[in-house]
Amino acid sequence: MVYQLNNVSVHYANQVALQNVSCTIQEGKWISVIGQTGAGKSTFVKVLKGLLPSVDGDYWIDQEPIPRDAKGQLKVVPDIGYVFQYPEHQCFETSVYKELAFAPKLHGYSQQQITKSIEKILPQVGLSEELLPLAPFQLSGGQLRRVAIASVLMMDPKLLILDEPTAGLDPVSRTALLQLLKHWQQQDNRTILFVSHQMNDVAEYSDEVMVFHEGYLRGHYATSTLFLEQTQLLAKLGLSLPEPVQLLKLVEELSGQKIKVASCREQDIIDKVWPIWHTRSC
Ligand SMILES: Nc1ncnc2c1ncn2[C@@H]1O[C@H](COP(=O)(O)OP(=O)(O)OP(=O)(O)O)[C@@H](O)[C@H]1O
Repeated sequence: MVYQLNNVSVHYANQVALQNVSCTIQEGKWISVIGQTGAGKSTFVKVLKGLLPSVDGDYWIDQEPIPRDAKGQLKVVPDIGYVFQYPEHQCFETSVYKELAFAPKLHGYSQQQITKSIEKILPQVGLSEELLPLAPFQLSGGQLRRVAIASVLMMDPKLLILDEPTAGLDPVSRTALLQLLKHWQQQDNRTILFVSHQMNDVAEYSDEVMVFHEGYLRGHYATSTLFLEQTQLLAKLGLSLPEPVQLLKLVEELSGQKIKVASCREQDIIDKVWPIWHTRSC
């Protein structure tokens, strides 16, 4: 599926949150959405899900305008999965099982279909069946976040929106969750829109990055192009470089040579930087 916005703007009372945003989201990609606090990232992803009824501009999915009600307000797009920034805002059932079964029941899935989906999804998000009878408040923050993601995956969305899904997780849980999500995205050519302030994660997992600033979309780049070639833009917008890229720049400066890397991913940078550092040629 292809999602297209043309000249989309959003106002909250007197505040302009999104200004004339035009973009195309192609399927099968991990696309990160970055920008400083208040840049318009959450507003942008809410527009895609159809959570903000009052939106100026055009929105098409596969070249079809998305439905509006009689007052011209956008409707929620059911095929898009949306995981909220705070899982406690999303999980309201009395057990993990009920949480996972909630949306499928609403859509008329049989008990057998629900059980089959739960058996498939739990390992995909790294959760054990032993958690099914527990109440959400009995879970750790990381487990609750996985339940929130699992409940959205139960409806098998082609596009999954994650608004800062790793906030508050320790580094090991964060890496585990991101790897699970990457695996899910790469199966079946799915799409992830990942709102994040964590530049290391953005550099490591994304295919593309959209950069927001003061409500404007300032660029939509291949990840390595952004972090290796658009460093002045990032500095101007007050956004930091991922740590591996900072290391690359430091070694380039000390050695006085330009180092060609395959991508901005950590391992690709280490592979090139380590031999130069090791031979003390910088
Ligand atoms: N419900 C609302 N009512 C009024 N103003 C809002 C509302 N939601 C967001 N805004 C304003 O719109 C602008 C964009 O907010 P948005 O939440 O999209 O930014 P963001 O880039 O996601 O920020 P953060 O990284 O802090 O989550 C901000 O100035 C914010 O204060």
